[in-house]
Amino acid sequence: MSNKNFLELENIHKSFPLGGGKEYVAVVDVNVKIAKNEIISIIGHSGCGKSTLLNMIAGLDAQTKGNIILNNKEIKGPGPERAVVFQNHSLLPWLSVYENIEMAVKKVMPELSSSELRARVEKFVSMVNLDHAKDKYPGEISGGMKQRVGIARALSIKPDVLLMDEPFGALDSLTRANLQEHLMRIQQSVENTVIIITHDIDEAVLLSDKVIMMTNGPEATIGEILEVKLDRPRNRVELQSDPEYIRCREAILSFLYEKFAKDDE
Ligand SMILES: Nc1ncnc2c1ncn2[C@@H]1O[C@H](COP(=O)(O)OP(=O)(O)OP(=O)(O)O)[C@@H](O)[C@H]1O
Repeated sequence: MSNKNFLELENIHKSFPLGGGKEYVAVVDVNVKIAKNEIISIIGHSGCGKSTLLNMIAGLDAQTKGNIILNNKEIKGPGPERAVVFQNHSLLPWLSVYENIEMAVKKVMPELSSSELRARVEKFVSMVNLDHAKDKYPGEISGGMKQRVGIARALSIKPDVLLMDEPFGALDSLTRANLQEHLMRIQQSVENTVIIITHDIDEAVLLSDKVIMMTNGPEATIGEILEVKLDRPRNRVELQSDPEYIRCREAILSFLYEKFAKDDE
């Protein structure tokens, strides 16, 4: 396997049964090859099948037709090599920040000694700058902090692929910017493949190596794949006047609001 074909989606179709013998054909003919360590965004209007695709890669739902191959193995269900972060963090409220991460590490790496376990949990607590809050409970921290715990927990199990379904969608714009910075910094040190669903054009360009743009459903598919040729680390302020940044933004705007405009949003 070359690193370029680390994750392959081949002829993916997904339909949902609607009762009465009818079905809703959500996505068709999705073909894409994703390289190791790439950051990919999926963008498209509401209902175009973004979460459906992500859930199939996560192994939480099965495609109707086609294959999803990760590192030469077909995906047939969930596995620890893929971690998911959802919009609404799914932390256990009765466990502290530290314990939420510890539980995930214990489950996936039962062979660790207690000192190795502690070192690993502390490393990921620090990675998202939450040392000061490690003994707090989810009810005692802000939404942005909860989402940072969710990211730390996902990364602590050393997934090959981090799947994020609108991870910053519920946050205010300053907190969102702060988390985007965290994600970019962490990804440079952790080096895994990241697939992130977003509705935010600036977020897609800032974070991604490639942006997958979906056509509208039913029978949605990949319309275009945009390559973002911006060096890293990226600085959001400097990017505003960068011709490549402006080109990418315009390409996505034109795709979403001219080629595949949708009036019911
Ligand atoms: N279990 C289901 N049964 C029937 N239809 C479904 C089911 N799950 C999803 N769909 C339909 O499939 C389409 C794609 O849904 P999906 O949630 O993947 O879209 P999305 O692009 O993630 O949307 P949004 O941006 O609003 O979150 C939608 O029309 C949705 O109604």
